[in-house]
Amino acid sequence: MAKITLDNLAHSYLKHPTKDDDWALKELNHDWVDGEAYALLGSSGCGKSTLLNIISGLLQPSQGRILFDGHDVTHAPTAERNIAQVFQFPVVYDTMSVGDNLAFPLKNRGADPKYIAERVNAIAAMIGMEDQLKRKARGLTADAKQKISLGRGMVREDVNALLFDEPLTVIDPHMKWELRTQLKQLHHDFGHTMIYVTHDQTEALTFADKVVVMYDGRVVQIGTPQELFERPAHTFVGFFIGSPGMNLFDAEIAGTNATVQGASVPLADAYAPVAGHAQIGVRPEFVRLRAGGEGLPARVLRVEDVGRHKIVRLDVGGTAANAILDEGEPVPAGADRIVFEPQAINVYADEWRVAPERRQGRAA
Ligand SMILES: Nc1ncnc2c1ncn2[C@@H]1O[C@H](COP(=O)(O)OP(=O)(O)OP(=O)(O)O)[C@@H](O)[C@H]1O
Repeated sequence: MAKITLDNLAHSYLKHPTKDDDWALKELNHDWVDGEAYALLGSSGCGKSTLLNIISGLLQPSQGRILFDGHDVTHAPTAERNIAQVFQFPVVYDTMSVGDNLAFPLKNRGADPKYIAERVNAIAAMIGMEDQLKRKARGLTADAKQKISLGRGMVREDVNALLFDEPLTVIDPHMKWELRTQLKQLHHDFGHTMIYVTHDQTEALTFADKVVVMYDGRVVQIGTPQELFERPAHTFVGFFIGSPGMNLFDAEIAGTNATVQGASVPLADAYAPVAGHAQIGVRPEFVRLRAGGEGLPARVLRVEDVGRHKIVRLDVGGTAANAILDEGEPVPAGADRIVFEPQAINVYADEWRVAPERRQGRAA
């Protein structure tokens, strides 16, 4: 396994990029720590595949370097990078048996037959195809073929990194959960450096130690699932992660107080004057409904029962917002105000989170 360093990396598909928008991948410096499992998360077109293809060597970056354990591989072809890749759609050899497909990367490197047999059996068990090792791949469903692709990607233990590009797209929903769990277990057992591209937050949050969130060609936050939930560094992270995402309200910030639509919202910490477009962000889980009294005037539009909790859709002075209530928690009769848990409020200036100037009553 290897540490992967991105050094001033950037990419444009244009020959002569002039403006910010011309860059599919904006300048990025980052170390992918040896042995960690990362998810690369973002909506379609944000640059995930561009970054993954640069790491794998399918694409030469317009700017910057890529290092594996400090060794510059920017211009090294894919074959020399010693990585395993699994793509969105299956890549299998139809005329070979399932077992030979799985064994292929090991045979190619002249591994010992006994080791190959052991490894193929272990991987086949993982993807639930132990009883199909002898059958030809031709005629198998796309789902089964993709499981073979995943298995073949994971069969070698000595790769620098394992790269997955939306590998579960064609997999049946209930098998998706199982394979994701298996991948996580595999990471736990072997400690591969893994990078897993997805636009699905559930996939990212259940698979990864660290999630790298991309937006418009830029990495906007790298953090644990908990950090992304509690302290979204950019409003996009707040919106994209969570279901529904974080509520945002235009605000004026002064010390430990935010003023939203003329109402006072207490903050847990003190903030320096905010330059630019100031907003507060609060996740629906930390919005409470009240009838009268303190709080921000709000109108309940509808209540959606989604199993273990309820989503209350709100209109807050023309801004759409949401609250999440536990299954058994009633919407108070005559609810016309919302209040927030001060600790759960984040402050943003021009979309980026602002760190408090001073923590109130706790260690900084
Ligand atoms: N070969 C190419 N030539 C020109 N532009 C490209 C090329 N490949 C991607 N792009 C553009 O670069 C940007 C980033 O695309 P990229 O495929 O990396 O995004 P993505 O996040 O992987 O999206 P998706 O999930 O849809 O694959 C997009 O604006 C896309 O249109």
